[in-house]
Amino acid sequence: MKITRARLIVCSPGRNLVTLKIETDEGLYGIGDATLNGRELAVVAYLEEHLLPTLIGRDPAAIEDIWHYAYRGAYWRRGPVTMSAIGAVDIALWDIKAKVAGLPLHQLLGGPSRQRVMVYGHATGRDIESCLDEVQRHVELGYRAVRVQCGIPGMATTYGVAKKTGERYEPADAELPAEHVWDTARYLDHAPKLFAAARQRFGNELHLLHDVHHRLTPIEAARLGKEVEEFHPFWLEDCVPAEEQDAFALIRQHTTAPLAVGEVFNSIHDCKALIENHWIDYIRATLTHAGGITHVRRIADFAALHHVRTGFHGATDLSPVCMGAAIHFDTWVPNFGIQEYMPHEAVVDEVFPHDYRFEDGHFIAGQTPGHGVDIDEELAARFPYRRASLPVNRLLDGTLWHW
Ligand SMILES: O=C(O)C(=O)C[C@H](O)[C@H](O)CO
Ligand SMILES: [Mg+2]
Repeated sequence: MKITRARLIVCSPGRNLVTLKIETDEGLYGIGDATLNGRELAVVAYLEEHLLPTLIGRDPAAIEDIWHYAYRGAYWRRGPVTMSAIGAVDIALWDIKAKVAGLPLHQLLGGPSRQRVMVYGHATGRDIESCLDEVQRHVELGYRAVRVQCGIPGMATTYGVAKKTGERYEPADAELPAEHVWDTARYLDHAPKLFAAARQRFGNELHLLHDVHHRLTPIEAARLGKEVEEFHPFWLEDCVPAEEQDAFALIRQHTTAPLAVGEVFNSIHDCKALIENHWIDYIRATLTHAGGITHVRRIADFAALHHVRTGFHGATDLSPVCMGAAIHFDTWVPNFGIQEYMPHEAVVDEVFPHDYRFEDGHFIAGQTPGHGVDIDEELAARFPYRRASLPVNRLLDGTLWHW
C-alpha cells in the first residue's frame, strides 16, 4: 500500500478545525486532527509546505519510521506547531492501520483495559449559585465528574466562564485577542468558597475538578491547594505556568490536592521531571498536540511507572477526530484517569460523523475499524475559516499576565 495524496480540510462550523486526510492507492484513507487553537494556519503551512509532500509514495504502515522522519528529519524539534503537524499525520496513519486490520483502534493498541471511560463535564456560571445549578444539570445527565468554574466578584471576566449560563465556554471568541483582567487576590479569596458550596450541595461522591489556567505563582498555588484540599478535589489543573517544572516541587510540599498539567505540552521532555519526581498526578498532553498516538503512548507508559494517570484535554478546539482517537486510547491505556469532555456544537458532530457515544457519565468507544471518525467534506466546505484568537490577560495595573 502507498500514500497517494495527503491534504487538509480547514473549516469553521462554529469554530476553526483543521483536518488531515491521507489517501492510499487501495482506496483506504485515514483522518487526523491538526487543530491548534488560534494558530490553525501555522500548522496548515507546516504540513502543506514541509511534511505532506514527503509522505507521497510511502507505505502508510511504517508509522514508526514516518514519525521519526518527521521528528528527527525536521532538525528543529518539538514545539506546538511541529508536534501538532506530526500528531495529525500519526493519528491518520493509525486510522489507516486499524482499518487495514479491520479493528477498532483500541484493539490494535493492546485491547480494552475497561469497557467505558469516565469523563468530566464543564459547569460554569457567573456566580457560585448559577455554577452549582449547572453542576446539577450535569449530574442529571449522568456525569460523575464535573469541572467547576465561576465568576469572581469584582472581575468582569474570568477563565472558563461562559458568557451566559448554560452556554458553551469558547475562549477563541474574537478575531484579535480580547483583553481580560486578572486579580489573584480576589480569585484566591473566592475559589475555596466555590468548592465549599459544591460539597455542601452535592455531598462527597461527585468528583469536582477545577482549572486555574496557569494564573498563580507556586506559593499562591500552594495556598489554594491547602485551602481546598478538605473538599478533596479530583484535581487542580494548571496551577502555574509549567515551563519551570521544578515549581511543582514547591506546590507538592504544601498540599495533597491532586495536580493535573499538560494541555499545552507537546513532548515527553515537557513533563519528564514532573512525572519522575512524582510532582503531578495526571498528565493532559493530547494526541493532536503531542505528536499523536505514537508519542503520547510513550508519555503514558513513562507516566505509569510513576503512578501518574492520563487526563486528556478535551476542549472543543480538539476536533471529534482527536476525541475519537482519544477514546480508543483511553479504553486501552492501563493508567487511565479521566477524559475531559466539552460537547461540540451539533453542527460539528454533523461535519464529523463518529461512532463514539456518551452514556451515563462515560464514553464508549465504537467498534468501527479505525478511530471511528470521518469528515463530511461537502458540509465542511459550507463553513469557511475565520480568524479567531485566544484572549490575553492583564493584571489590574496593566501588566501582561498569563492567560
Ligand atoms: O479545557 C481546558 O482545560 C482548557 O484549559 C481549555 C483551553 O483554554 C483551550 O483549549 C485553549 O485552546
Ligand atoms: Mg485547562
